[in-house]
Amino acid sequence: MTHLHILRTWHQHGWLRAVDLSLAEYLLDKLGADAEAIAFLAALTSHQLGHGHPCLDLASLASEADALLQLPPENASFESRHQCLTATQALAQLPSDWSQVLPTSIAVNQPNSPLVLSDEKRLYLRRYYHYEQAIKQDLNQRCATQPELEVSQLRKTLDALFGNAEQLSWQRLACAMAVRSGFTIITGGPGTGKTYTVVRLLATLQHHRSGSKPLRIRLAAPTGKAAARMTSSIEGELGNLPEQFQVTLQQTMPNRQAVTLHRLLGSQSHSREFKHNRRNPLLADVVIVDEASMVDIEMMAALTGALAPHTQLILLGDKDQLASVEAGAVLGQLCEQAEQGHYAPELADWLADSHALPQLPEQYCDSNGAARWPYLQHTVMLHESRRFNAEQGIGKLAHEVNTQQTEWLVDWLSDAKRIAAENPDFANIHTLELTHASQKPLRVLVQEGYQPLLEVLQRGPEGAVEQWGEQLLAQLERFQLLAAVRSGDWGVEHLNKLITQWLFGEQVSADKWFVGRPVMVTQNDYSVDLRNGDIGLAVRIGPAEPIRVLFRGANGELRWLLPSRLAHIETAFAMTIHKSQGSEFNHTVVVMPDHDSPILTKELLYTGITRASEHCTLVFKQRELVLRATERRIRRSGGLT
Ligand SMILES: Nc1ncnc2c1ncn2[C@@H]1O[C@H](COP(=O)(O)OP(=O)(O)OP(=O)(O)O)[C@@H](O)[C@H]1O
Repeated sequence: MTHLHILRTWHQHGWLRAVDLSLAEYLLDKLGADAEAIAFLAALTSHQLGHGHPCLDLASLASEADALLQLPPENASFESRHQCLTATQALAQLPSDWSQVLPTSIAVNQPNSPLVLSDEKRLYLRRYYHYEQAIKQDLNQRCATQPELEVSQLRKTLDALFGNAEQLSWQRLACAMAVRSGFTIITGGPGTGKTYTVVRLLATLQHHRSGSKPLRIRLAAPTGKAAARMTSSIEGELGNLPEQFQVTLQQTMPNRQAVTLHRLLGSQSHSREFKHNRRNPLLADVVIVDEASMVDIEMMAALTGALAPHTQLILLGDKDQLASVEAGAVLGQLCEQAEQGHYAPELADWLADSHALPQLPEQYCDSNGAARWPYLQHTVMLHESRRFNAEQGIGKLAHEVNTQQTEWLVDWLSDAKRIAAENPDFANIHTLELTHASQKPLRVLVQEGYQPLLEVLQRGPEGAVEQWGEQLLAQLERFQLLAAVRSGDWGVEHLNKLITQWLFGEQVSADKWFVGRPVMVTQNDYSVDLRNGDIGLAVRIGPAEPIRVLFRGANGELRWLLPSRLAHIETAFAMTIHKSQGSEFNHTVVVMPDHDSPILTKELLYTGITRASEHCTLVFKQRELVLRATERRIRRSGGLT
């Protein structure tokens, strides 16, 4: 069987995208039949892009091809498994020296060749190699730049904002670090005080600017929803600042509205190019990006490329969450080892000497830090959650999953009710062990969860449409099912069908329009100014009115769109955990599938659990799968560090 045949069979069975196969066909056509190994590896590199990896990791390909490539995929049918070779079997049919032919091919590492081999370890499609190189260059330049700030009185400001410096405060350290260079990452789990820190950082930057003009600070996030959350969290936190700094920020930053990255950079319809780029950089002294774990490599390259050399970039996010669905876990790669600090001794001394902090404990210092972990010298991880206690409820569950400690989980999964009854600290985390997704306990949970939303819907606007719209959107954030997978009995598609029937009866179809249908936008649609991931609700303002879909606009306003204007949407009673990133729900129900798969990882579970602000329910058929997911980590391919 030729490798082209293998690729075609994979494509026929939905294991490989058309674009991956086309690349192989194109290369074979250009290079001739002897280039089959190259064409095959190019198709795999393209396939990896579809799985979020900007490159093909050749060492892992040789040692664990099936897991790396997810071939067979998680939802492969019995028939397709019978017809298709696995990745390992396909690879075994390549000549044994396949890794040696790469550097000699004219398709690799030549001017404008489609493929780039880096360090003999990673194979890229050229465009993605360039994104990575551009990000590295831009960040390195920014790391070496000192912001124009007058920092002689810094200690006084930090004392006023964070209290005195006798104890180690990571938040204070983050603020001190951000005045030192043009690039800073502040990472931490939910409620660790990223917004708290950033508001104090804004005050510090404006207070210590060297000129008399206010700094031009822009706030952005990858999705409309995340931007709206950033705006409201910053507004909320502003009120907790000492008055003098509140006044500073009110005067110097009258517009504190966060926008989407697309809007910040100026997206243009029908083009990958943004209005702001190297030739036309953004007019900003500081750019702060929230939920940066969701920023993919292409967008990050566009962002860093659109910043003027003096513009300071600050990324906020939770490195332990899932990365973007698009290729490139940029934040995760830049600061994967941030727990340990790895600070160079000179940096630790600077922090102590600048009177910002007491000496850092030994465990966070690393004499090789500057050479081995350059971006960690610009990174601070906030360790302590102020919202969740790591020993209680959601905080405990998230912590145990994130640190892959299964001992407590085994106990909790087998008897969550007893644990909650014995200790009220665990009363907000629940388990539902079912043999079928359609079972009554899940139905009851869903009906109770959606009851308040349905009541507001049925009541109607009663003459106050805007107020009603606000209530509906608030209710939509109260309860949400998150599924780990799309297909199968426990996947998003089936759950949406079930929930539609449970709430609205057998005659209502989940993919048609009906009042009460929550929908998610699945692709950016500039014609209606909606972004991938935006969530809306189908409503009727009055009996004679048509159905409209209620969304929150990019500036926080309510929008009532006719369904005919929405091209890419799907029902969202249940959504994938991937799609839920950047959102938070009072009660989050995480649904595990009934079979194991490489996509079930601790990052997936952690992201699902940390979407919950008050209650989290874990629904599963087999405890064993929850434990296996906790033990599995996402592999991040890429050469950023
Ligand atoms: N040092 C602190 N002292 C007192 N309160 C704090 C401190 N740090 C954070 N908080 C409070 O803890 C809560 C959570 O903080 P914050 O919203 O900044 O966290 P976050 O990391 O931005 O959360 P999320 O991941 O949800 O965006 C807020 O109410 C904030 O005011």
